[in-house]
Amino acid sequence: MEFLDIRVIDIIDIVLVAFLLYYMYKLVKGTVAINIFVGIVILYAIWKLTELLEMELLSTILGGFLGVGMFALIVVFQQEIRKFLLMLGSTNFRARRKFLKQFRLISEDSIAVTDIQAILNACHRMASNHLGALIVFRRNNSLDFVKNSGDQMRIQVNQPIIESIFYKNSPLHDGAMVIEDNWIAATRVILPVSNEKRIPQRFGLRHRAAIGITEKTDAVCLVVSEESGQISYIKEGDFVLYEDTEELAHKLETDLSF
Ligand SMILES: Nc1ncnc2c1ncn2[C@@H]1O[C@H](COP(=O)(O)OP(=O)(O)OP(=O)(O)O)[C@@H](O)[C@H]1O
Repeated sequence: MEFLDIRVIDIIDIVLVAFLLYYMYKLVKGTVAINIFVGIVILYAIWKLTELLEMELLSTILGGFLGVGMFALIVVFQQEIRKFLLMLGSTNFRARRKFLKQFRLISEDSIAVTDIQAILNACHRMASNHLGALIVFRRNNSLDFVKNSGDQMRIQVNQPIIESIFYKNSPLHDGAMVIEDNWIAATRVILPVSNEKRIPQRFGLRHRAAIGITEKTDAVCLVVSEESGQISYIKEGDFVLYEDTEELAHKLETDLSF
């Protein structure tokens, strides 16, 4: 039977579609786009069913709608498509750099391991003094599009420098700090603010900006609240819960080392 004649390439085809659907679902999960995504999947399933049952009229109408709908989808999912392409284009950036380092094509110190302890010590000191701070850690995706809004620099991460940057009267304290590998790469950076309705009212713009950048890129953020002195860890547009400093350090280490 021709129907059961499955080739290896068919299996690869199915696996790739499954991956594509999974990543699309991951991108839209938690946003309003998930409802649109589910709606489209249902519509597509009905269309295929009408085709199978040879319901000519309905399948022509649905087929035509889904055809034109492609353009509407590009507009509706503009943010998600952008994020997906960004993810695709910069995946395994670190792995590629490590690979190049082996052949000494890029310098050793340019991918030094982030001094997480120094950053967390600075955060704890700032938290106990009720000094607000917002630190963004670059992972795979480039943060150049936000770095341009602030002052670009290249200072090796160290505790007193981080504290003095976020010190209230410092000219650099406003906005976010971007950290790449073990370098403070920018300060006074303005981040995209999240419009997510689920964020509790008590969190203001600093937290919304951290959520915003982690929604749009794979960066992770540490936020020190000026008001409560609480340190929040934010990843993929959400607060990551942790028990104590060791657990936070471990999570950061894991997230920055892939
Ligand atoms: N879009 C943004 N990008 C980067 N930093 C921002 C942005 N918006 C606000 N901030 C920073 O957050 C500070 C204001 O924080 P706000 O009090 O609104 O936030 P919050 O989440 O309530 O934090 P806190 O608990 O520290 O008060 C600003 O002074 C600025 O430094």
